[in-house]
Parts: sequence; structure tokens; C-alpha cells
Amino acid sequence: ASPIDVARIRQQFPILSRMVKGKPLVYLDNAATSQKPQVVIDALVDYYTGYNANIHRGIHTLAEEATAAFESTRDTAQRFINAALREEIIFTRGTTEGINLVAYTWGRQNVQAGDEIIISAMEHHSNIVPWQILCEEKGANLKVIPINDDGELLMEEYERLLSNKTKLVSVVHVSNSLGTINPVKQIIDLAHQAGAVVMIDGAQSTVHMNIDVQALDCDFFACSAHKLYGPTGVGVLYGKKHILEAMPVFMGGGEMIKEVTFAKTTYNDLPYKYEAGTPNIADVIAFKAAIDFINEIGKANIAQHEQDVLQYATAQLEQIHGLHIVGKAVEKASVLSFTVDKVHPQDLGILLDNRGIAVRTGHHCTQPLMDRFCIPGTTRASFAVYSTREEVDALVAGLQKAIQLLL
Ligand SMILES: Cc1ncc(COP(=O)(O)O)c(CNc2co[nH]c2=O)c1O
Repeated sequence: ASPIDVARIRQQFPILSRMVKGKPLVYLDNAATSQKPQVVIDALVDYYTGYNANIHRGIHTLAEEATAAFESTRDTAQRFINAALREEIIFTRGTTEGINLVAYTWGRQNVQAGDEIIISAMEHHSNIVPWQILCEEKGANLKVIPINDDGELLMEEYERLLSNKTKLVSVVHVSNSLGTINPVKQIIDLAHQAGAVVMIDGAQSTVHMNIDVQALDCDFFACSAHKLYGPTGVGVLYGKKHILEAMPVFMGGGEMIKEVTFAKTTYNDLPYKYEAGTPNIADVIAFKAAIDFINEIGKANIAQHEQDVLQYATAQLEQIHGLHIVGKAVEKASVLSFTVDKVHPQDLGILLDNRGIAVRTGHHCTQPLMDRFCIPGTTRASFAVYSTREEVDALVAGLQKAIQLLL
């Protein structure tokens, strides 16, 4: 039995009552973005109707209220990933910006010709391209940890790749295409033994599991609010304070300065050093409502519910003739990718949409991973706190009907 009252939770998501093409919406694309509870929507409306103002340095009431709400999210985010200090929490637009920020600051300062950066074969493009740009600029080399047919990292190959040339290891915590949960604590410890720093891409993991950046001892960690039942355009980059303080600035402008003269500019303290310009105030404020929503239910309860739905869906899909699950790691989060013999994922996606069922089809911004499996892409169902076994049944019925039509 599920540890949570899914029916009561679903009532908090207005969009889940939507009809699509005359059918009830069955939203199974949560790895792309999650839906938003009423408390998050209300937080956005409350800000714009009640205390919209620019933040920091304002001396009027609205500015003080907006600043207090904005900075309260920083404290909430700090506790959410158990960062030691609030100034280690930098607001970004999302995981992509967080990874780029590290590549363009720490990377440019510390990676030289001949150095090596290690990523894995299951990375999202946002954790591949920034490092390729950096390696091309510096004459450094990108190394890739291979994976097995179940979609699990080959850790002995990883250990072989580590050397005194390794400057940075940047890996995904949970694969958005496979669902694989990577052994990041082991990856981090091995990297530190080799003298490298570690960036963890937490875009998918942060919603499914407890994140403790101090226990992990990662040097950087990035995640996105929109995968955490929060708004788009907001994310968090965590970095160890002593590393962030030693890094050059990223973007120049207001907020990130102490004093500007034409002769010289001095920069602001953390975290504002990396928060140039007017931030995404409303969405940062609403992000706190999303984290509070998750904390109120409890991540362990959410994870248990998602695992129940994932295991049920896996068992059901495995019975469909010609369907092959892509990503069979022992440790998996609630992402279920699959192919169907002689059927293109795109065609499946369209036919499922005709039945109100939203899945994602294609390469999921992990094209090298699809190449490794010699497939053009997959159909991916991904589950959330509000997903139900009945929605899985609708998916199975939809798949069976679609395959019948297409074959
Ligand atoms: C593992 C992983 N890393 C980074 C990102 C980038 O996050 P963003 O900056 O918030 O876009 C994503 C987004 N993944 C997906 C976005 O749409 N479908 C997906 O699977 C992701 O799944």
C-alpha cells in the first residue's frame, strides 16, 4: 500500500484534472518537468499581487518583504540539500546554467592543456557540451566512463580512467534516460583520492532521494526547481565555500559588485558574487513553496510510492511482446524507458497522446547514450508523487492498442 494519500495530493494539482483530446490527462513526463501544486501557483500570484519589488538594498516595505521571502528560499534550499552554509547556495536558471557556471569559472581557472575531465556515457547534453567547450579552449581531454548493457557505470573502468591528470569528474546522479542511480559517494571518494574535484548533476535525483551534499562531500551540485514541483527558470548551484571564493566571477553587473570605479571594481561576497542582475524573484520565492510541499509529504514516502509505481509499471510493460526496457540497473529511480520492435518511438508517442497520455520520445538530450545502445531513441514514462497504478494501466492499454495499429 502506498505510504501517501495520492488522491488528496492529486487534488492539489489543478492541471491533473485536465482533459486531453477528450480523455483525462495521464501525465507521465515528469523527468522532463513536474506539475505544480496550488501552493506554488499561489506563491507566484501572492508575490505579484502583494509585494512585488526589486530586492536587496531597497528601503521601502515592498522591497524588504520581497528580499525576506527571496532569502528565505535560500535558507530552505540550504537545509533541503544540507549545505553547511547559506552562502554556498547560488540561485541559477537551472542545472544547465549551474554546470556552465562551473565550467566557465572553476574550469577556466583550473584546467590546463593536457588535463583530463571525466564524465560518463549516460550524461545529459548539459553535462557534456560545457566540458567539450572547455576542453577545446584549453587543449584538455574529455574521458568517458563506459556503462554496461543494463545502463550501470563500469566502475573498474572509471578507476582506470582516474590519474594525476584528472582535474574534474562530473557525473549524473540519476540518469534521465535510464533511471540509473549512480554510486556517487564512491565516485566522489575515488576522484578526491586522485586529487580531482567533483560536480554532481542532481537534476533528476533531488526529487527522488535525500540529498546531503556534506555527506556526499561533492564539491559542486546542481539541480532545477521545475523538476521539484517548482517553477521553471530557477535552480540551485551548490559549491563548497572555499572553492567558490577562489573562483573568478561569472557574469558582471549589479548585485555582484561591492564598488565600481572606472579604474577598478571589487566584487560582492558569496553568494551574490554569482547572482548578477535582477534575479528571477517570483520563481525563487515560489521555489520555497515547492520544497515545503516535498518536505511536508516526506521524501522517503515519495520515493516509496514512486518505487511502487515503477515496479508495477516495469512488471506490466515486460509482458508486452516486442517491448524492451532500456535501463535495467539494480538501483533505479522512477524513469522507465523502452523500445518496441518495428515501432518508432515518435509514432508511439503520438498515438498515446491521442489517448491523453503524455510520455517523452526521442533521445532525451542524451544522444551519445542512444548511440551506445544503437537506438535512435526511446519512449520514456517517468513517474512522480501523484502518479498511480491506474495511470500505468492506461499506459499499458494505450501501448497495446498503439502497437496493434502500427504493426
Ligand atoms: C540529468 C539531467 N541533467 C540536466 C538537465 C538539464 O536541466 P535544465 O537545465 O533544468 O533543463 C536535465 C533535464 N532533463 C530533461 C529535460 O527534458 N527532458 C529531460 O529529460 C536532466 O535530466
